[in-house]
Amino acid sequence: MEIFREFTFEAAHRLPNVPEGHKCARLHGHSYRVTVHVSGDVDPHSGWVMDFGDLKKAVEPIRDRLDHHYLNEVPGLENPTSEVLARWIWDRLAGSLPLSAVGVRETCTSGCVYRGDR
Ligand SMILES: Nc1nc2c(c(=O)[nH]1)N=C([C@H](O)[C@H](O)COP(=O)(O)OP(=O)(O)OP(=O)(O)O)CN2
Ligand SMILES: [Zn+2]
Repeated sequence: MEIFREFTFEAAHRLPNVPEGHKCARLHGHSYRVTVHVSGDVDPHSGWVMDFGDLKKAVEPIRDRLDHHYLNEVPGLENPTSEVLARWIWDRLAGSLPLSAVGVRETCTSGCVYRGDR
């Protein structure tokens, strides 16, 4: 079974490695939507994989490091594409959660899903 928790944050970024003239080289911002997925067995007594509240507590420190920040200044996010951000979040949660996926949406229509390096 897989469960997930979504969190949102507002942040500014620019993409330093895009081709000359690309709009994303300019400073701009997004209302990011991130989904953190964990998987495991459903405990027969509790009826859940884990408490959504505990999942929220685990992701809050990550959100605090991103919300209303200029992502390019966050160590590890010097080139803050969705893909880099998804892996950055994964790397910070994988030690404490049975992660199965991290999804990052920059806009309503664009984003990525990272399931770890297989
Ligand atoms: N593979 C990726 N491509 C792009 C990323 C990314 O992280 N990974 N990021 C960007 C920019 O951050 C851009 O702000 C978002 O791109 P896009 O979806 O093109 O943005 P728009 O909302 O402006 O889309 P339109 O449909 O063209 O209006 C770019 N690419
Ligand atoms: Zn962008």
